[in-house]
Amino acid sequence: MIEVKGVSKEYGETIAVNQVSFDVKEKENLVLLGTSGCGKTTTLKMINRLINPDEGEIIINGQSIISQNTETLRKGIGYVMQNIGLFPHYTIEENIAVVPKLLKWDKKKIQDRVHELIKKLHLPASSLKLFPNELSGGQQQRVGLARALVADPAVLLMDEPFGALDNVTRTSIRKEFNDLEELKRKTIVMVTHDVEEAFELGDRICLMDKGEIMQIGTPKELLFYPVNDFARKFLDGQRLALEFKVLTINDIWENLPNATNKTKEFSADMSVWDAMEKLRSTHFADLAFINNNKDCKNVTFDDLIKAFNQYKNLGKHE
Ligand SMILES: Nc1ncnc2c1ncn2[C@@H]1O[C@H](COP(=O)(O)OP(=O)(O)OP(=O)(O)O)[C@@H](O)[C@H]1O
Repeated sequence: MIEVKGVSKEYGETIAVNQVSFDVKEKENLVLLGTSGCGKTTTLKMINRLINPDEGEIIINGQSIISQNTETLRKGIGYVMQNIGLFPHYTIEENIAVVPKLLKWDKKKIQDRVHELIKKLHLPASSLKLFPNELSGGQQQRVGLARALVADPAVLLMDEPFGALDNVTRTSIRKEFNDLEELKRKTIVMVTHDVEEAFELGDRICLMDKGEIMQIGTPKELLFYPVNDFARKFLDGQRLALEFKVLTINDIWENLPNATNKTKEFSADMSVWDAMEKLRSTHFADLAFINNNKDCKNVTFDDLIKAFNQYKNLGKHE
């Protein structure tokens, strides 16, 4: 779907992006992760030609982006800006309707789509006539997302989409984001410096440092198969929590006791972390899990920890 091939960008002495190459598959969410100044935003902005590379090529759906008219290209790519970037003198409705107006949709179609989106994004209808500064940060963030989604583009670029929010709001919006059907149909490239966010939302993560890619892989690959010291150290502070979140009951299946009762069955796709959360919040002594072969396991909190440690000690990931 998106192919980035040997792309570089320099600003005077600064090499912002150096020979970066990656592919994004259709309907995949690729997260660009790295510390401040490592070239994430520059890379993202080259995909919709807000920045032109000095070298290299970017291809979307088999067509080089420089062979396309910039306006046509951008109409097919939703863009969620860093720091939200709503127009302060436009109402919320006007902010969301910017692209449909450019596309010359009729009034009724715009109105229907705007209403559909604010419902999906849990914004009150009364907010439509308000201005951005009359909304909370979380609500503004949702408007930014609605604006990017309104014309149903196949590609979505998101630059720190939750960056302006406090931690609590950030976590809850992220959960909603993960559940939003409309986003599941999109090919997404997202920038963040937040490791937890990258692991929660990314199908694959592209870890960058000083304008270069250090590693691209699934969250599991980055955690268990770091390719260099940088990749290893980058995750060290959060490694244990990430491991609990990335491993599923399926991964540790053979280390868990067999079922004695089959009530309260959950899917074995659940992460070990979520299973621990469920046990804690429901106060059930155990949970029953079922896998694709319809085998069943009964699992207590202690079983989870034991099976998780066994998985790691046995080097099951190697
Ligand atoms: N317009 C510009 N002029 C000069 N230098 C720039 C410009 N844009 C970016 N840079 C430099 O290029 C490098 C990469 O910047 P970029 O914004 O891509 O990083 P980033 O990883 O997105 O950082 P952040 O997370 O802080 O936004 C930085 O050293 C930055 O200072």
